[in-house]
Amino acid sequence: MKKILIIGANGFTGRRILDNLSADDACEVVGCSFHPDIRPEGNHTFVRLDINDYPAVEVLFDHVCPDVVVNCSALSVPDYCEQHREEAYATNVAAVENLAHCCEHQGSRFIHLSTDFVFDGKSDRLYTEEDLPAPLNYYGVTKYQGEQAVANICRSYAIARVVVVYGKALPGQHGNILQLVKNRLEAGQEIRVVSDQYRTPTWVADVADGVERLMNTGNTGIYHICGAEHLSIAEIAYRVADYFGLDRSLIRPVTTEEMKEATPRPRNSGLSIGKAKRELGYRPHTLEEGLKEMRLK
Ligand SMILES: NC(=O)C1=CN([C@@H]2O[C@H](COP(=O)(O)OP(=O)(O)OC[C@H]3O[C@@H](n4cnc5c(N)ncnc54)[C@H](OP(=O)(O)O)[C@@H]3O)[C@@H](O)[C@H]2O)C=CC1
Ligand SMILES: Cc1cn([C@H]2C[C@H](O)[C@@H](COP(=O)(O)OP(=O)(O)O[C@H]3O[C@@H](C)C(=O)[C@@H](O)[C@H]3O)O2)c(=O)[nH]c1=O
Repeated sequence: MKKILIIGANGFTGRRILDNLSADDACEVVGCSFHPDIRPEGNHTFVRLDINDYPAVEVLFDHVCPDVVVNCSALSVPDYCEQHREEAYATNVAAVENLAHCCEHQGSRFIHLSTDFVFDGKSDRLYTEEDLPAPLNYYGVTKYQGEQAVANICRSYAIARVVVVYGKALPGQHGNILQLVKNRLEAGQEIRVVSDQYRTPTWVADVADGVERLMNTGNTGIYHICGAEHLSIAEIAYRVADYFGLDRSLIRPVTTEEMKEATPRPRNSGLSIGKAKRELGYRPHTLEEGLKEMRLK
């Protein structure tokens, strides 16, 4: 029986990973998160924990003795990180460093989630794992520093960089831009979307699949786990409108300059999945396949 500890198990990706793995009889799954379990009826155990409380983290590791640790916890809102730098550093860097030490101490494999926001987005092609990060905002800085801590401390690790994760959120979880577009158009409201920020959006189920593949390989290093389609946010919004038969005239494409976002974001942070395809057999779904689950009420 493989013992798996999922940190950030109430989060959008963490819960999907937890649900998928706990359906597998070969896995014993423990989830932990800052707030109480958002869906306690699953086939898992749950521990409430602040990853900044190092003694409590140590007790948890000693109790669970995990074979694999999947870290999906983070302060993941770039605007918040920009304004709360100490807090962002504590959770996205220092606590990750501590988790990496705990994994080394226990002999656990560490799968850590990261982001396309480690890149500056100035490239005219998809980024590979060999490209050098140069984050534009403080969230990206902390995520890059977290990656470096994991790589420096752990012998058995994988860093999964994901991009604009979408799918159906549970009550209590944050949504995503695709869901926001759908909700706004269904309500007959306009939405402004950037036409010059390009991404490779990722269905949340593909993140879970990619993470499972990373758990089951001995490979160490960074892997880009995202969708294969490279689209602007405006193109994504039109695809959502067309898929759900909604009024595309409510979509207002604007430039990043016109959007006046509080936090700088990369223009083109699409990631290449060549390495994950070659080494893991990872094959993501298309955007339309991923959108299917958002039909469900
Ligand atoms: N969503 C996206 O589009 C993208 C996400 N990523 C990365 O993927 C990972 C997962 O993202 P996502 O699922 O969206 O994240 P969420 O924000 O949905 O979830 C993060 C979870 O972390 C938990 N958490 C935060 N602080 C603490 C703490 N101090 N102690 C314990 N738990 C804590 C929260 O717990 P609780 O809910 O219990 O408070 C929350 O459930 C992150 O590393 C993020 O940076 C990268 C690119 C895109
Ligand atoms: C809310 C909103 C966003 N956007 C754009 C901005 C951005 O390019 C994209 C997604 O915006 P969001 O604010 O949802 O998320 P944003 O903070 O840009 O997205 C990031 O989340 C963190 C966790 C990451 O690590 C990144 O990979 C990325 O997915 O959509 C619009 O065009 N219109 C809108 O109304």
